[in-house]
Amino acid sequence: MSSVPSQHFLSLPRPDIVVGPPTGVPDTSTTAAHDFDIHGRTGFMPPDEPTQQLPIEYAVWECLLEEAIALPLQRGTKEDITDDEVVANERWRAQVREMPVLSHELLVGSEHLLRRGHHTLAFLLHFYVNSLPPTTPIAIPRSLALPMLRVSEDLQLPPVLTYSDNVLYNWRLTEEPAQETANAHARSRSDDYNPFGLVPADEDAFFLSAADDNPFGLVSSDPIEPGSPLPSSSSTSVPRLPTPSTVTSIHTFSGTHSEVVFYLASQRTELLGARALSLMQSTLDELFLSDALAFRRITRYLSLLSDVIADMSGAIQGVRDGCDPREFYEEIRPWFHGQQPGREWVWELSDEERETIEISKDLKGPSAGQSALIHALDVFLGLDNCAHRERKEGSADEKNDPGALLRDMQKYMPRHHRAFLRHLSASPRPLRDAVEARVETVRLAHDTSDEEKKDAEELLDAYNDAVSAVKAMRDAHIRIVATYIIGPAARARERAQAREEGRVEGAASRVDTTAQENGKLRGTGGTDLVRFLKGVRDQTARAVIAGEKR
Ligand code: HEM
Repeated sequence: MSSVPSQHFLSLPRPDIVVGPPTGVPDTSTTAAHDFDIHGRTGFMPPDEPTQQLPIEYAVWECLLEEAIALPLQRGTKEDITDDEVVANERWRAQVREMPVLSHELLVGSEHLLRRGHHTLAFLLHFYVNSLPPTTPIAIPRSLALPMLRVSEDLQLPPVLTYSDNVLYNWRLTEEPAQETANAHARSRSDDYNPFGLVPADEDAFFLSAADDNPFGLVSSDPIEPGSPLPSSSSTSVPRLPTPSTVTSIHTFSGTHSEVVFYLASQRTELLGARALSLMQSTLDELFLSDALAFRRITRYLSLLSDVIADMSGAIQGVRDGCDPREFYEEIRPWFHGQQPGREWVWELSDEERETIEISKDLKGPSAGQSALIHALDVFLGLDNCAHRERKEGSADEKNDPGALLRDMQKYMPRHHRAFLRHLSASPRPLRDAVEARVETVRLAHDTSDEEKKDAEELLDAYNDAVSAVKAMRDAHIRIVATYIIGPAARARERAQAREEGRVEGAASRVDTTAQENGKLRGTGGTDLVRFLKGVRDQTARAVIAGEKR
């Protein structure tokens, strides 16, 4: 699809997209209240295929992107780059410099077109800066700089490649799975989708309202009734929703299957996460009641949530199924680098433009740390007070504080998702406090029945199990980082050293030092990655509520 219909909520004019809503107030500028651009079945991924082509007026952007992929353009840090490749890189960059400076005004008013504009320009930008020889100063030509800055301003996103560009809005549907598989999938999804399929049907206390298919009261563009099965391939009247088995990437930098699998791991995690959002909503609804029955339901939701988190962990580990670690480290990851310390990006603008456009100095590359889904889990479970917490009040070591680094990543999320996290953080009844309070109340009351004691124990266990599931997910993620970054980085260092000592023949060493600072490995999100990831994981582990409370 090239654009959304004019009456679609994303096409409606927005009153003030630059200023945005006040803190803690949902962005109601695109639709009715509670629009966080989250879908009941696809979570933070949109339910419709992202726009795959800009209007014809922007063909030059699309063509140059296709050309960079087809060449393929080579990274400037490639160890054995040939003279021909250097020339081809420069020729492509010359074409970018010679592009007309296009106004982005035809995209304004359409969220989908603006997203596609950001995606296309961000890919061009990263191809441009990361194909430059490593010692060349980085000057971004006005033909690329101006539209990128304008589109970013409208979307309230930084002018750099974000997780939304290469994961959330970088997919299309694959061919329909075989009929039988499609139907089987639809059946299992709709069963999965109703958390109440797992509790006695006649227990009306466990009734799941239609709202459970619509987390946080979102207005959705999905014409499918809540709870109905997904459409089969014979259905032409309703659009197909993306599922973990029917999405693939639109664009990659390297043209490798590994890169598709890398994005797919995140896309699948996001799609599975839609169920987590639904369970969160049901839990928050019950917290309003906070009676004995409500807590029994919450226990049930939390244990289902643990299963969903385990599924998400499986999806993250799915990266091992087809993404080659060497290819990832050497051929894919270098394209993600944003602005590196000591190598500032200079945006070529007129004096007037320079005065009116504010450009952040802090332009980090994309990271799944920008996934609103994992942040939402942290906030919901109250791990943000543990996992996102600053080390010390006024800590001077802010740079290494996992909490501050995670919060910093929220600047790179789509603004509706940021608003959602603010909304969730502002919940008047935080789950963790409620669980602690309930367990304490039951423990201290003189007339507590055995059943109430058992319920309280189960509630505490269910909460702690969900926290442990997040911790296990982070453990698995750290093992992935060891396979895909720490191991290949050590091997690259050994190779470089061997070359310097003349032990190995080969081209002059061009080891990618951009990913390191003071000998520490940096994530594309700019963190001292080992310290950061272990810090977040350990703080998650500390969130388990101690047993003696019982
Ligand atoms: C080859 C696969 C992956 C690698 C090498 C990798 C690497 C990293 C690195 C280095 C960081 C530190 C932040 C930074 O970029 O500076 C990070 C953070 C993070 N990544 Fe990944 N990642 C991978 C896959 C995934 C997937 C599939 C997900 C799920 C959506 C994910 C979720 C996260 C989250 C949530 C964080 C923030 C830290 C946390 O909350 O624990 N990663 N990742």
